[in-house]
Amino acid sequence: MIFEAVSTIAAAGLAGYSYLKSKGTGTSDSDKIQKIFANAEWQGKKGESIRLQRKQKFEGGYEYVYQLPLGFDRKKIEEKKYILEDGLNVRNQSFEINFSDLKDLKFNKTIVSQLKNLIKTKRKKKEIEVSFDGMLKIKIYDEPMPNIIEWRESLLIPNSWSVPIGITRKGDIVRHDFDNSKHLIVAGATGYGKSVILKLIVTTLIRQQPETVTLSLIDLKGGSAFHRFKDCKQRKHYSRDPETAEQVLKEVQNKMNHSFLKVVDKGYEDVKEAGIKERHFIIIDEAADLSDFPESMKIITDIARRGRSAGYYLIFCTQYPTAQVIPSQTKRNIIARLCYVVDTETASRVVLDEGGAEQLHDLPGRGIYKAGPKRYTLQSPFISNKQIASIIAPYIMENPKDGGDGQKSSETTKNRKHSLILEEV
Ligand SMILES: Nc1ncnc2c1ncn2[C@@H]1O[C@H](COP(=O)(O)OP(=O)(O)OP(=O)(O)O)[C@@H](O)[C@H]1O
Repeated sequence: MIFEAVSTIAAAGLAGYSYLKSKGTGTSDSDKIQKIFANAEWQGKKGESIRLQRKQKFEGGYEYVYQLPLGFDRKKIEEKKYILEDGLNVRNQSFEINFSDLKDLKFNKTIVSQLKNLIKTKRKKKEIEVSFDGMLKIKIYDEPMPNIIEWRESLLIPNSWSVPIGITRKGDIVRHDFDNSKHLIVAGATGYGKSVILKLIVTTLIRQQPETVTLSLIDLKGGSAFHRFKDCKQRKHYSRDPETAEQVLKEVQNKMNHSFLKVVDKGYEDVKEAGIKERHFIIIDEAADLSDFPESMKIITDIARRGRSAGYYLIFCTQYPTAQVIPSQTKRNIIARLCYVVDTETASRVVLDEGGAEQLHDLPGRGIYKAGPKRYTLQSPFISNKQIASIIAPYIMENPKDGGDGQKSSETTKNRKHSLILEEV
């Protein structure tokens, strides 16, 4: 049985609604776009409006391409994209409910709230992406991306160095394969999922390669991201402040030099070709805290440059994507980038070499992954601390080396200027 539930409740926010209502809602998305532009007074200097050049279907939605009036300030749209999105979601809503949706309903006194929940789930919100390349391009997607994707065991590929970092709108799993694109930059504004993805990566590596992975964890956010891994047998170094981080980096560089010579002197291109199974990951959460430590930054650049052959892979994470924090030499050697929501197009460009991350949906875990010509908008899986604890439990040592601290306990924090020091309880 299929029946149609019709609701006149606008799914949009009030902002978009008010930009539509003065002229009535249009019937098609292109009508709506024109009306929203007119009502928001997004026009040229003499009141000229945008002109639709073409509308084209792509898998998952439609793209509208407009010619902008001369002298049009595109910042107006970039800063207020929500008006467009809200306006496009003002509509009489129509959606299908079928048998499989109804079979779980319980016919008791909660039936009304169950139905309300069902309708809420079924009501789809259109998502849009806006870009400019001389023309204004508005992509309207048929289906919203899920707000949360729970981590699950089936995302893993045992014995590989490939880590799941997101799911695309089409449902494809995007993986970062460290044996192909060795290093990774992770960036994004505060609270958009950087630490969660780092924890997911570390957990995945321990799970998939428990005997061959070595971890040097530099957690300059005071330990909130990595402290749970400090007693794992795979953990080699653990540092929570820039001074000990520098020591750690020096030790890692020494070891890397040995490994590098072993591989290169024997004529191999990298550890994979040399048949060496071990890989060493240097993971830095909040690399901005090292930007005033030139020696550390030099070593990071060296790891980014030579580590690929030696099996020393760098994950460089920051919430301050500026040219000072991500030096161009480091960036040049790290092709793969994962960028969550950032504040400005400039920040997006520093990370991805293009805008776009400032336009992402305002959701934790929503990001853009770019590795050479590959580029995906994705939602990263969410792994809970409880899931992490149960996965790493078999690898926790009762008497960890260096008491599990991995650093001198009296290290000062005087040079840490970007981060709060927080201990997670
Ligand atoms: N992939 C995700 N899916 C859904 N929710 C997420 C995801 N990642 C993070 N979150 C939510 O966002 C919160 C903040 O995430 P996280 O601590 O990773 O942010 P962050 O970018 O590291 O922030 P900061 O730079 O301030 O430390 C998490 O506690 C969680 O509730």
